[in-house]
Amino acid sequence: MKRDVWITEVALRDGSHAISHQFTVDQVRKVAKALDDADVPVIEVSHGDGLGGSSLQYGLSHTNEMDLISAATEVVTKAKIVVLLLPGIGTVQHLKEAASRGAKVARIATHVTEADVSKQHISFAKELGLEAVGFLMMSHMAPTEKLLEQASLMESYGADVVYVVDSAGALLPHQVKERVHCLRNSLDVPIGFHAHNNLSLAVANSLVAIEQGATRIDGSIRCLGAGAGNTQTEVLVSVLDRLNIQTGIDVYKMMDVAEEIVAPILQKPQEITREGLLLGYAGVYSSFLVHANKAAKQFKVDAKDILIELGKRKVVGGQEDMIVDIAAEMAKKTVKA
Ligand SMILES: CC[C@H](O)CC(=O)C(=O)O
Ligand SMILES: [Mn+2]
Repeated sequence: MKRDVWITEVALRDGSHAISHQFTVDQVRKVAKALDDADVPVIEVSHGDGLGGSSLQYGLSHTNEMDLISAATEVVTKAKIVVLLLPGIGTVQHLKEAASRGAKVARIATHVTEADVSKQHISFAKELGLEAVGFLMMSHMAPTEKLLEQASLMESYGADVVYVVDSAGALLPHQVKERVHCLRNSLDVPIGFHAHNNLSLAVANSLVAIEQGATRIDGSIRCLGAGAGNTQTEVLVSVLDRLNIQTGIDVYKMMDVAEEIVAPILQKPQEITREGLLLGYAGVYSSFLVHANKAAKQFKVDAKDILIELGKRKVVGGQEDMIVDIAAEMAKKTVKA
């Protein structure tokens, strides 16, 4: 099958944030099977924060992610199952078990300036015979030269693909253009792009990335991803089809999967709420949205103010405890006033 662009469907991983990590085996089976039937080539399954993410800090999973990975690998006949791992959260043991459950690709994610911590995990993934993907999160926080330096490190560790990851959905089209163009012209490996739709730019930014030579693009069906969701897969696939760019995915089947199988899983429709928009505007990690809403309720403060403060302090993934600290500080100030 000819594919100009390889789509990775991330709803069963990034979407885990949106539903507080409550995926069940039955849901994963149904979604993975339907995506496979629609010829989606790569499907990501893990806790939202990657392997080993199930914890009080990041949110406890309803079902052990390894069982979710098995559920997906058992029902697909063509698609590859991919897992995400953040060094420091997930370990090489998690990677080993995911591979034994049938995962074929490991995406090793680090903050955009910390690629050096991915070396061990990229090498180990390769030893296990997995495809290794370097995933540079919060790419808006580093200038293009820094991003290139970090992407080159991942390539030197053996990454087969390197992704520009717009975790906060904060990148503007010209910034995506500059970043992907630079990486495409400097690295030998394929370049990927992962967007969040907080500024309603995910499809447009993904098109810009493709124009600049990215050939691996992430999407989440029905926008089931953190924050306002990712590039909505069925929309992107339809637009690419109109542009005669082959994804190999069946457009009509994807529309049906979104409507009939994924929409009922959503706890509420994925839309750009005020807080979702703030993530993109203030450059805050999309997965912080649910935590900020929860802390706002607990401390009776405004989630909007928590997100603005997180943006000012440039808080990055792994610092979820800061969300509660900030909410508590705000509540204290309110009491004093
Ligand atoms: C917490 C991991 C994060 O959700 C990975 C990701 O998808 C991103 O940075 O956008
Ligand atoms: Mn994401």
